[in-house]
Amino acid sequence: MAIKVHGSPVSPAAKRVLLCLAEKQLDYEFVLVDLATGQHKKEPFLSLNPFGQVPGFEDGDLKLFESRAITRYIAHAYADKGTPLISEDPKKMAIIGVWLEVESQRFDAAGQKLSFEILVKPMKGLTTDDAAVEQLQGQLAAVLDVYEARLGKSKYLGGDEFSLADLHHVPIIANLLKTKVKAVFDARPAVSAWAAALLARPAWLKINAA
Ligand SMILES: N[C@@H](CCC(=O)N[C@@H](CS)C(=O)NCC(=O)O)C(=O)O
Repeated sequence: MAIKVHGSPVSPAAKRVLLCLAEKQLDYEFVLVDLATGQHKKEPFLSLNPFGQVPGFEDGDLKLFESRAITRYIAHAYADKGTPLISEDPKKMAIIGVWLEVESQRFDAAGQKLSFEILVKPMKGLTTDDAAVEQLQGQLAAVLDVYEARLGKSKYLGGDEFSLADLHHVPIIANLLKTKVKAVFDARPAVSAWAAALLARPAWLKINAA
């Protein structure tokens, strides 16, 4: 099989790549990287990602890391397969590009840290920093206020079609909706409906059933 994803089933970044492959209806091999034993900090994984973080990705002789760079590659290389996640129209693609940046620079900046504080730390036996959670919830709420206005005008962030910009949010939204941060989403009707639609996508249900 040409495509290999090296990751952990608990990693939101790895799930971002798996979701993209599922949307594209592509077959792949999942290579488990055991984070508990630090496999990601040793060879051979470090040859795939010298920063020692999952996911790593291979498509034939192409080796990549950084989940968002991987999904962009998949969306371009397999543009004719499954769900179209990008647009050939330069203006439409520019708008999708804006929301791709917003996700990584603003949404993830708060969302990923919140997910770590509230979900990951307790699993590792570490203490959640309540002051940090409070501050991050405020930061996320300000981002979601902008999303609420945007989603009042278009069905998805990048336009009226689901795109890579929406897809990149899914794993962190899934984590946050299992926590008290769900209230921040519930307070915003358009955001809440958008998040529910993302989590109901057959591709997301498929990778979570696997
Ligand atoms: N920006 C990276 C983030 C990757 C990342 O944070 N991976 C986490 C799991 S979601 C990881 O490997 N954590 C273990 C560590 O950093 O030691 C991406 O999107 O691929």
